[in-house]
Amino acid sequence: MTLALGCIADDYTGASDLANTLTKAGLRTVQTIGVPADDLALPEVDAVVVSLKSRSIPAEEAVARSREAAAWLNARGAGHLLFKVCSTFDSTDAGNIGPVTDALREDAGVGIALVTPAFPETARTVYLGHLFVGAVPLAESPLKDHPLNPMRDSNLVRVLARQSRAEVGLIDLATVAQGAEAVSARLDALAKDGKGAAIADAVLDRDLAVLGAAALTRKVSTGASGLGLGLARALVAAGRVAPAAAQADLGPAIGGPAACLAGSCSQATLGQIARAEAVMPVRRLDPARLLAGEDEAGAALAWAMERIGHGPVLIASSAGPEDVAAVQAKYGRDAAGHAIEAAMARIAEGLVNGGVRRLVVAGGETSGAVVDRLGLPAFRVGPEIAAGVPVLRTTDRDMWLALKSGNFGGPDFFADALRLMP
Ligand SMILES: Nc1ncnc2c1ncn2[C@@H]1O[C@H](COP(=O)(O)OP(=O)(O)O)[C@@H](O)[C@H]1O
Ligand SMILES: O=C(O)[C@H](O)C(=O)COP(=O)(O)O
Repeated sequence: MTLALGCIADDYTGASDLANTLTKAGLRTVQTIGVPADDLALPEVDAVVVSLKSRSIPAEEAVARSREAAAWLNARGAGHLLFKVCSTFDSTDAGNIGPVTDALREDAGVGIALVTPAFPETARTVYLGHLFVGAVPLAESPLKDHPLNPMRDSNLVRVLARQSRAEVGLIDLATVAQGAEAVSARLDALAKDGKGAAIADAVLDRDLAVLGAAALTRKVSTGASGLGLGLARALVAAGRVAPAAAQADLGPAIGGPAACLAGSCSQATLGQIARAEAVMPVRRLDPARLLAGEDEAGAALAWAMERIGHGPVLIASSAGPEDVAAVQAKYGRDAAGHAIEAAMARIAEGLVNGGVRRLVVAGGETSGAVVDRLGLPAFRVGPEIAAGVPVLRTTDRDMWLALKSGNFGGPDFFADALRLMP
């Protein structure tokens, strides 16, 4: 296997988001969970997206795991490495985007890395280094209340600089508009000036193709699925990938019971849960009871097993910012987050042991806990449910999954997903 593109994603929903984007762009793509075992049988593909649960762990751990992934990808001839981060740049000042980018860049002998979370298809745009979510700056968007990575500075040059050993520069939209050579020349100039990373503006889809072509002039880049799209288009345009004709057939229907789990507290997910209440039974976990040691997970699983024979159910821990803040104040942000993720993972295991073969999970960290508990090694990428969210089929057993990024999906996402998981 000689890969055109090797990707290291810092969470599992982001990995499937990127795998979806690359597949749509014509790259034969597989998503793995963690660094694959050497004997893991993988189809012949153009790109592999290695999913790590590294977004909210200590930076030195994130660097070590990302380096392991890079070594596995390089051993399979990866022509370029993309470190996939969130389109809303989810990270804290102690966070990992800077340290991982520095490490991958230095290991590859690259002087500077292009960095952009822009993904216009999902209304993530970057202008003069400032990230916008829809019409509002990042720090005024719901992401300012994220339970683990509250984003309170929209200026990504500042945000990345606070995390990085290297200085950080800017590739502004005026330079991007001049094309890939101008962007590459700007990267050279910034590197000469001692910068190790450069936030690149992008507002329209066409900006992504320019950035992808420029990023390919170096071994390593960092970005969200928008940069993945640009890289894919550049690889096809350069003749380094022959675009796959159509969506690969993911095989026969699986059927059987279905369930949805929501750990994301994003505004989008809260709305989707509310809409789901009209079409399926919904049980809301009580985090206080859970964190006080009550068997909330066992009770929720028993509730679900009584109902899944009649149709899909949804179990959610999700809550609004004030309720999340109250739980975190009492039990601690990380302790609360990890305990709730563990409960969701236990529920998922119980549901699958009880026959569920179609599972929708909302939330990146939540998806990571669930998929790790189920011990799933890899996924093939199926049809897109909503921008950034594909149907996934497991490679080691017959299951459909959808791992929904917290902020993605339309109002009826849960019902939409199940319709595409026959
Ligand atoms: N009611 C709640 N109170 C506090 N934390 C919560 C609650 N529900 C979920 N969480 C935690 O919030 C985090 C949500 O992160 P994640 O699953 O990545 O969602 P998103 O994709 O929206 O970022 C997880 O750590 C989860 O355990
Ligand atoms: O928004 C993105 O780029 C990705 O889909 C992603 O990383 C989402 O992370 P989340 O934790 O699931 O919101």
